[in-house]
Amino acid sequence: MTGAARDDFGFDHVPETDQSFENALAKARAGERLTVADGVELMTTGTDREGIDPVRKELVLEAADRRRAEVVGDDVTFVANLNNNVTTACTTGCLFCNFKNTAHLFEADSDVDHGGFTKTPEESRDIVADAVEMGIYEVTSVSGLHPALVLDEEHREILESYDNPAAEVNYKPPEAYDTDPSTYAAQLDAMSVDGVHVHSMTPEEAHHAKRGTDWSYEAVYRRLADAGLDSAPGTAAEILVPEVRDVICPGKIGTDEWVAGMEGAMEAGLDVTATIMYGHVENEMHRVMHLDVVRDLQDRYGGITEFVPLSFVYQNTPLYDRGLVTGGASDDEDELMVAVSRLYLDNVDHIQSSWVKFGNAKALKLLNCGADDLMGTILSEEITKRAGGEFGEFRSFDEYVDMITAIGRRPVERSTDYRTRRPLDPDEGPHGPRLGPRADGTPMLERRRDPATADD
Ligand SMILES: C[S@@+](CC[C@H](N)C(=O)[O-])C[C@H]1O[C@@H](n2cnc3c(N)ncnc32)[C@H](O)[C@@H]1O
Ligand SMILES: Nc1c(NC[C@H](O)[C@H](O)[C@H](O)CO)[nH]c(=O)[nH]c1=O
Ligand SMILES: N[C@@H](Cc1ccc(O)cc1)C(=O)O
Ligand code: SF4
Repeated sequence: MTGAARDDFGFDHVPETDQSFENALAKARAGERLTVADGVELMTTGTDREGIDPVRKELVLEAADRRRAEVVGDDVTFVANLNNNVTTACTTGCLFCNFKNTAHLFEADSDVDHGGFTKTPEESRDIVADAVEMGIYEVTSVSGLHPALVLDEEHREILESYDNPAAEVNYKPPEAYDTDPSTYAAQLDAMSVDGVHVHSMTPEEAHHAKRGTDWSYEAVYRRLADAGLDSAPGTAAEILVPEVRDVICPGKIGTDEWVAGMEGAMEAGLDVTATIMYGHVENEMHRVMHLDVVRDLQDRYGGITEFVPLSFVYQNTPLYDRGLVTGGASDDEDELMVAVSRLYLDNVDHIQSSWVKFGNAKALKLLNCGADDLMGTILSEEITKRAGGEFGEFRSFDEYVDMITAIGRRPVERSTDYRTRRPLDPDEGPHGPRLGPRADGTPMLERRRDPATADD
């Protein structure tokens, strides 16, 4: 069970079905497409029993592990990447999030120490350039919805033409703030150092980048791609069921808008990822309804490269402070979430196990429950850390090779889109990235940029 007193929320959707666990398991084993009822039976290990049945759970995990082996084999992939988030200033106020700081604290006339940050494009460029020198080839960038952040100067002009931009379109000019984040286009351009793959602009951020205009998501993502964007993270998904969003993120875009944003990104030719953030107030029916939205989207567009189950980190969040939850997902729930994702999403090849969210031991265990990807080196982490997560901000290639070989699988360095893959030989260390523009196999931390030769 999660820490939430779930029935306190009076949800319309509850984990009840007219399917049996045995039938659902038989369908999963046979590779048949699952219904929502099947998924709920597997996720709950049977709605006919209270709690998780340990024997049934093992049967679900085994079916998912077998499916993983059939679909992608025994390789475990990971990427050499950097997280560079531009700003923590946000006006949305999601109750599960402690990444953001209230945007008005960043105003030039505020003297409250908010503990957050806003980077200029020049600062972003320097941070990415240092990491490229260390061998990375992907930068992941997700940010708060800063009122001065706009798509580009044309977007700024439109927002400034409103009578009361702050109230009507959540816009305030950069002069109002202590640091000017400039535009999304300028940030993406700055982060595109040496052709590094820029993974950024969630549907929530794309919505912010089109506020006050009648531009389509496709048009916005095309402009972002022209500025340097290569693929988009499908975070902001949380739980794609309105009654759950009403509780945990009433200020956020709705389910339909998230889907429209993802469609726009794929129409613009970009790959996307999809996520679920679970283990808070939602129940197993909501989780499977979410999987159904993702599977349907993938049937229609086919551009989702991976699905990422993000286990809710509860410690420092408003949901926990206010007593709406008393904890996060249990180990059983994490395992079943990954396994049912693998079995339900028969059209998504890769399921990611996040060491940031789970720590090493559980992240490895989840590679035997249906997951096949172990995320990236990231070098810096703000979202989970600020929420109270304690699993660090970096994994080296040597740690990756040791961990993956320890569970009898083959470590493979991959590109963001999984199209380029390089297996690593455990006997030939030390290990470092080779796919990056400046990568030559040297371990990442040994290659910090020497400022004296930075412009070579
Ligand atoms: C922090 S937001 C940044 C990007 C943008 N503001 C947005 O909402 O899409 C990115 C994602 O981090 C995840 N996240 C935030 N707080 C979390 C928490 N406490 N535990 C787990 N995931 C969290 C959510 O899935 C959220 O959509
Ligand atoms: N799962 C988490 C990720 N995943 C993203 C990957 O690291 C990477 O960007 C990938 O190549 C996309 O395909 N990133 C985080 O910062 N935190 C996570 O929990
Ligand atoms: N950075 C997000 C997670 C994330 C980013 C990009 C992805 O493609 C997937 C997940 C977090 O830590 O929660
Ligand atoms: S999840 Fe994103 S939109 Fe919501 S408060 Fe956090 S940073 Fe802002």
